[in-house]
Amino acid sequence: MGGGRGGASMSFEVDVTARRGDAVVGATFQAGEGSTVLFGPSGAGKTSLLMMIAGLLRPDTGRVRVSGQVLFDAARRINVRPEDRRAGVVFQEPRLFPHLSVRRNLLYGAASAEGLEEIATRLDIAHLLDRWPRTLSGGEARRVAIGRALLRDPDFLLLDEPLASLDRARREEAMLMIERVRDETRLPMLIVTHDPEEAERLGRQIIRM
Ligand SMILES: Nc1ncnc2c1ncn2[C@@H]1O[C@H](COP(=O)(O)OP(=O)(O)OP(=O)(O)O)[C@@H](O)[C@H]1O
Repeated sequence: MGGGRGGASMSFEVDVTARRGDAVVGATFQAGEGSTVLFGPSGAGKTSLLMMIAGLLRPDTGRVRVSGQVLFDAARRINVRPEDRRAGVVFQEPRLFPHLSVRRNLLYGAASAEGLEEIATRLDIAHLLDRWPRTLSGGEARRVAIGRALLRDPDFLLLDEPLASLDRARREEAMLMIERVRDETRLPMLIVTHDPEEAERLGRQIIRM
């Protein structure tokens, strides 16, 4: 393998395993530019894999590189701390802080307030900035979580089932929004889903687990 940088056009280069209870989960794949969908049945280890890439779960073996940069390498004892990986992570549950307004949730961990208006407009949440998380719909809360991830000025995005538990109309809306984020930011994106239609539409490349 050699040096620290991979092919310039590789976004994710992943080869990891981790023990989870009685199971061993992991995956080996390389993804090119654009968005990549991780597709697989419940329990396949998709969430665990995202956590390993984000640095929130330590793999037992293997390597993780994103855009050519080594984030984890068991053999070389490299394990970049999660806060230094510059990942924008959106979990299945939006995990907003209940005691902070939407605006302060968005700015949590942000480098600066610059970009707030633009991102809020792009995600159609500008009218929600002074609301409390408990007053948001599922789709709105998810858009806020995505906005928060973007405001951290991430190098890449990890989205865990961003459309789960939305009704049909909201799903279409959220799908369009993700496509827009994908096309406008051009950040490497890894999107977990177990919905074939969603996988087909959002992923330039589909990794089956
Ligand atoms: N904290 C844990 N302790 C023990 N086992 C775990 C833990 N978390 C996950 N597992 C197990 O690891 C495996 C992978 O779980 P994971 O959540 O990564 O799968 P998934 O593909 O994201 O599933 P889903 O689509 O249902 O969210 C499952 O067998 C699960 O039971």
